[in-house]
Amino acid sequence: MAVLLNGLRLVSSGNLSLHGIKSLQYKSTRILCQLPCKSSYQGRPFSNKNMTVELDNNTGVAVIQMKKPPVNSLSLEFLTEFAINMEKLEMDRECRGVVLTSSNPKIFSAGLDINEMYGKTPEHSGEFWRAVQEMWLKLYGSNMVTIAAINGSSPAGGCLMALACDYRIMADNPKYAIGLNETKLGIVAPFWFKDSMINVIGRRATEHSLQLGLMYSASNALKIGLVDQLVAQDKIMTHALSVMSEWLAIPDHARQITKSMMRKPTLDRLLTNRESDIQNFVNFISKDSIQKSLQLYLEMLKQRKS
Ligand SMILES: CC/C=C\C/C=C\C/C=C\C=C\CC(=O)SCCNC(=O)CCNC(=O)[C@H](O)C(C)(C)COP(=O)(O)OP(=O)(O)OC[C@H]1O[C@@H](n2cnc3c(N)ncnc32)[C@H](O)[C@@H]1OP(=O)(O)O
Repeated sequence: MAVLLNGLRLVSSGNLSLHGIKSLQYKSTRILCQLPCKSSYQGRPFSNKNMTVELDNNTGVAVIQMKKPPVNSLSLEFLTEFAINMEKLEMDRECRGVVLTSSNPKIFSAGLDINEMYGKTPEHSGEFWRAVQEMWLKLYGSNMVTIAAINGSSPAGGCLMALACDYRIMADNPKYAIGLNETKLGIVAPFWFKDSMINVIGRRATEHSLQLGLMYSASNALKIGLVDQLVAQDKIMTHALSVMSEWLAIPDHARQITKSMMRKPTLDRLLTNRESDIQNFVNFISKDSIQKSLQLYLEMLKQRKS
């Protein structure tokens, strides 16, 4: 966690918290000293297998562009890479904001990689689910301003990533859809997916949305507040950067403490139930009936193509 206080930037390793400033300062200084020097990648794009990360030193804004073909599905490898990149940016003194987007012009992210949930051992499932949790904790708990530039469809886990950001801008294209569609696959969105959605669109709309596994067109997503703005596809990055500059005009410490105040109860709920959530996932996903649903869904996806 990093907080700007009286012009001094304090860094700690945790997510957003409401710790007293003194303990934050103590922790921060220690952890900062243990960190590797960040200037090694400042100002240069660093490319990983599944995403590129480019930090602009002048603005303090990093762009994470997901680029895992064909549809940015969130595999264990992808999620691990994402969490490492978020951690690096979080610890970087120069970085104050992140724009999350996709290199695929039609798909933001297809959500969790279904192959990671089908036919796998309980050990693998547990490891995968921990990585899903980590991605969300890093994004939802980030001290940086986070903006999702949703330049394509974004079902399930893709929608969760967008929900975890501070602001959502979607490309104005009637073909793109976004939502938590888990029930359509015969699975259940966990409580922290549900909480993330409630915090954005409210309880009633979330209940309706989750029970029916609704996917919303861009214009309907705007109507229910699932996204904040629609922008022409070719303007989405320029617009995201302009919105970012408005957010960065607010003093970091005031914005960060406010963000923490709003998000801490939701974060804590997962942090205190992390192991049982993993166990629930493993038990649920290992059931024959759930495996059957996933198998049928994977077959349906393949058939749709032919
Ligand atoms: C009591 C509760 C306790 C515990 C909680 C328990 C369980 C919770 C569990 C899980 C929560 C999961 C959240 C998720 O994210 S599940 C994933 C949901 N995602 C989807 O439904 C998206 C499905 N995909 C699509 O709709 C489309 O593919 C598309 C809109 C993203 C893209 O459409 P296109 O027409 O452009 O591309 P396609 O031809 O359809 O696909 C190309 C290629 O990609 C494969 N694919 C697509 N999506 C996924 C995916 N999510 N995972 C893996 N693979 C995917 C698709 O099969 C094609 O493959 P081939 O080229 O045919 O090999």
